[in-house]
Amino acid sequence: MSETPAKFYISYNNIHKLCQQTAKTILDRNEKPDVIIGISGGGLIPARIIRTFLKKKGEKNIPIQAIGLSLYEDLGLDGKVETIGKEVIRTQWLDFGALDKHFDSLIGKKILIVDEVDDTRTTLHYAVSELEKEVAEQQKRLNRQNEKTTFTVFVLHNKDKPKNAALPIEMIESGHYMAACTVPDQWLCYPWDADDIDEHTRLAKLQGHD
Ligand SMILES: O=P(O)(O)OC[C@H]1O[C@H](OP(=O)(O)OP(=O)(O)O)[C@H](O)[C@@H]1O
Repeated sequence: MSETPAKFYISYNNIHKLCQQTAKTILDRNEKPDVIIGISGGGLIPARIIRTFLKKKGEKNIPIQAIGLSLYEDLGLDGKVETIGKEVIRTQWLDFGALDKHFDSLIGKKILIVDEVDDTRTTLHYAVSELEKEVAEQQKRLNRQNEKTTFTVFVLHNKDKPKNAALPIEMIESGHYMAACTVPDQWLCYPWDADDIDEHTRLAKLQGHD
């Protein structure tokens, strides 16, 4: 009989502080992003919180864009072998329509991609590779290859486990992959899923994640 996996409770306070700490590291490196891209749904709350701490007094808010990515179980047949994997479905993508004129693309920008958890890395791999591909195509089309675009990934939690997909090696080596916490491969309980937020917060405090 398999054991019930241990649950790891995380409070809103804890999330707030993780965003604040990460923002400080980003600002200390002088790498304030030009745009934040939250991966919907779990990336939206940390994206909004970190924006507060990335904003300097008197400056404009950093725009937040949302992209919708969902994982679904693919139970298809690959040749004759049955495969069980996870596929990413794109439900929403960037829209610069209502932004300033200079925000016509991501070319030359510092971009912060935010999600709550890096589990198998499938979603982040998809987001980074699709965004990089899009920028490269636009640069070619507009003849703007000399502009440097920087992608940084921020997650609250990285599960310490073998990943199904990779992020660019230079992103990891240059410190542009930022996980506020690396945690064991446990069941992470985020506060937005709690039926009883008081009990949830109590458990998070007991575990020291408050
Ligand atoms: O590292 P991975 O294995 O790709 O898993 C991480 C993704 O899984 C969750 O998304 P989900 O599709 O469950 O939707 P949600 O964000 O709307 O909860 C989470 O928000 C991440 O985006």
